[in-house]
Amino acid sequence: MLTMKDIVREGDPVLRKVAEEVSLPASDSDKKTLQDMLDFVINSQDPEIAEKYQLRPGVGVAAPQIGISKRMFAIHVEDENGQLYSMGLFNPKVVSHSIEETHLDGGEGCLSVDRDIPGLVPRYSRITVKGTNLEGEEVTLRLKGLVSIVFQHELDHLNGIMFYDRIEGFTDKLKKELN
Ligand SMILES: O=CN(O)C[C@@H](CC1CCCC1)C(=O)N1NCCC[C@H]1C(=O)Nc1ccccn1
Ligand code: NI
Repeated sequence: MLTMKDIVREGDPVLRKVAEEVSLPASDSDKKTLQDMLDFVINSQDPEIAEKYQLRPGVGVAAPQIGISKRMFAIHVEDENGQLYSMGLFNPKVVSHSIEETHLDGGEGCLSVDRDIPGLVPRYSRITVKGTNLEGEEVTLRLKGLVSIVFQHELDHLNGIMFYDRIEGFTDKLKKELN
């Protein structure tokens, strides 16, 4: 099973690479890896297992975070309406998104970042995502709210983007207003 020792921390170049597409149909090895990632996220939210194995609770994890530069991630999150999204996805991509933006009020964190970084992270309010799930089916998901934010955070990991890259510093905002 995956534990925190398998989680790569910021500074490791793998977190800044653009991950490679997974060749489909997925190999048994890639399927096992993605299943292990989904199990890790689910375990991290179970108080007993998280306590026993010292897991930091997470709602998602992307393959680069375990040192694998492949385009796949797992999420396990209940959205505002109590809808549970629990899946692994190969080669996810945003096919359309709203102009409107949103953010998590408390900002974001990351299992690969062992420090608190203040600031709001702008995300699209709504996105339509296509990908291939662990059963090998191509899925199209129309997402909004928390689960949409989670997907965008994970998708960024596949492109070497960290959440704090998107925090607009006050000076940037000031510069924009002055120009
Ligand atoms: O790439 C994947 N990661 O780095 C794990 C991250 C992914 C989330 C960060 C913001 C959107 C996706 C993660 O889950 N966390 N980050 C560290 C702190 C704890 C935890 C978290 O934000 N939990 C949470 C958030 C909202 C509602 C419920 N729980
Ligand atoms: Ni992260």
